[in-house]
Amino acid sequence: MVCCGPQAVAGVQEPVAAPPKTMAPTTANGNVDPEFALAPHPTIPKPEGPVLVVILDGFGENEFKDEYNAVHVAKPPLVSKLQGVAKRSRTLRAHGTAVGLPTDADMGNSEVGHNALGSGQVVDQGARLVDIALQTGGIFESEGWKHISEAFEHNTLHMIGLLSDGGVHSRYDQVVQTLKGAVERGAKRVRLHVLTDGRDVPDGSSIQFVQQLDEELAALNAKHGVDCKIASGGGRMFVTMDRYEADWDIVKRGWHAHVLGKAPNQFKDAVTAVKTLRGPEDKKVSDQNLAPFVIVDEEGKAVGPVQDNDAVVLWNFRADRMVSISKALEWKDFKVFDRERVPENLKFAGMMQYDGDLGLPKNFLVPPPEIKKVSGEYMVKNGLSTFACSETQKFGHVTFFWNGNRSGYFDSKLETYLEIPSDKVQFNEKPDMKAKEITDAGKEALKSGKYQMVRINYANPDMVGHTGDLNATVRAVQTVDQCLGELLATADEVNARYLVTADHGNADDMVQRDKKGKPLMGESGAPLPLTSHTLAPVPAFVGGKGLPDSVNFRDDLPKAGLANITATMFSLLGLQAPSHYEPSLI
Ligand SMILES: O=C(O)[C@@H](CO)OP(=O)(O)O
Ligand SMILES: [Mn+2]
Ligand SMILES: [Mn+2]
Repeated sequence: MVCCGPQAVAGVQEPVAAPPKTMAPTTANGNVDPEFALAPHPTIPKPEGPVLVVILDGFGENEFKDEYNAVHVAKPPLVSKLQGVAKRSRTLRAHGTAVGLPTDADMGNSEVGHNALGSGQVVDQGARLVDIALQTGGIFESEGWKHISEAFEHNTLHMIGLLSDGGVHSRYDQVVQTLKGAVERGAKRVRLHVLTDGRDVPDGSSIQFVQQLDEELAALNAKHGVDCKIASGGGRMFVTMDRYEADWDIVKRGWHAHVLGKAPNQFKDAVTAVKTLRGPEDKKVSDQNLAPFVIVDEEGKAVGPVQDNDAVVLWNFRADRMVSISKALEWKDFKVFDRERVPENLKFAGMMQYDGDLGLPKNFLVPPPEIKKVSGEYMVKNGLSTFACSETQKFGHVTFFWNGNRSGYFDSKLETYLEIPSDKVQFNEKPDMKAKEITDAGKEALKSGKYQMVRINYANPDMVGHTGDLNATVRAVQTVDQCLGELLATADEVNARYLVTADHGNADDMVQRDKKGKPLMGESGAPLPLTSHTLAPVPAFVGGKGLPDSVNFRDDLPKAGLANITATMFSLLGLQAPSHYEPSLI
């Protein structure tokens, strides 16, 4: 168990130990800053015990209640019981415009979900901000663009990112528009380094995305007389896109393939690379986990290592899985692994700035969402203490995303962030993950009497759901249900009030379906697994011994979404939420 203190904020800390960081201290004389002071709730009294907030990551309430819905199959006894409590159970919208995404066809995800849960506000998220910047042309006027365009005439522009139309971390059409924008503005030589998905889109779809991109590049080369090629790649969960420093080897493989032009697998073209690395039909490697590869020329030389004076753009808009690779590309004194060769005078930019506190990367093409006055800041400025805990895979979700993509503490004296290290396995092999350890930590925090709020994220329904393994996901749901039961029992011992919800669906549908919802079968007759999140709403429950019987969900907010949770949390604390927050559900 990694404990407490700012040093525990993995993935967001310089490798060199930094002094504790306090982003927004309470006023020196101990009075509450009037701008942040919260009035007592008019009807709900202050609680005697703590408020427990639990996020069941990837636990949706899906309309398809059949053998492919792992939540339905698991029949979780506690959640089923909570669902039966009149006026204290409801669902919330967790996808599309309800969480700041471009359209209601966009599934929810952890970044936008936790941003909404922690900030009480619906703001335009990265996907939408990039759409707008491309529509207006603002992206091509940005300082970040000016920076990279210095390499257009005489050097190479490298573009690295997730290649799919999943819309969680990136979108194919945005990549193509950015690439065309570069060529139309003078880029002569472009190298693309593609990370295959199969997690936000069906497994196996990467071949089509790579084929489509190759065709796009051939057309651009013919039309403009330029030299654009795919240069390297690999599966997103094995190459480059690590998060929260869960496994730096993932980033190192990416550095080797994209920057150094070195990988154990070399191919003449990317379609052959993906087809070959997926392996034979009976033991296919999923797109998410493909080995790293580089594309080589007739002489066997890598076609696109990053050289001195080149430009690099990371095209993902979402932050968590771009922070580590950004550190490797930007930090001069980076020491986590031996980079072997560091290109000099690199013009590096992110699609967005991924960490505002670290100013990382320094250059970016589109300003990130502005998520201001989040609940964490109100908590500390009203002298309220918080314990937040998850395992590595979701640790930044309940801290960094919750706090509006801020990597430090608001006030380290009032906040404890505890990270339980995740296993380094594919999570269907260990579907219990670290739920037990998280539960123990949560129970201890509840009993300690030190915290007004205890905030927990259980990773299982999401992380196991992403493997597409139905049986393992059923087990994941059962584990979390049992752990939640233990946590709520302890909550009752200390007279707590609880709020249980989720950030988006995932485990609630494990099969691809046709437009009418009919499960799709593959050529072998087996169901085609769904590895992505879903569009399902998520459950919300309030209760606990400390909650007066008279406090129930309102019935006048049928369309409420995740952002309504934040004000609800303040209501449970006996406080009136800030007026710019979405209204409280109770
Ligand atoms: O694993 C991830 O990066 C995403 C899916 O792309 O999942 P989540 O939003 O739940 O973190
Ligand atoms: Mn999630
Ligand atoms: Mn997920």
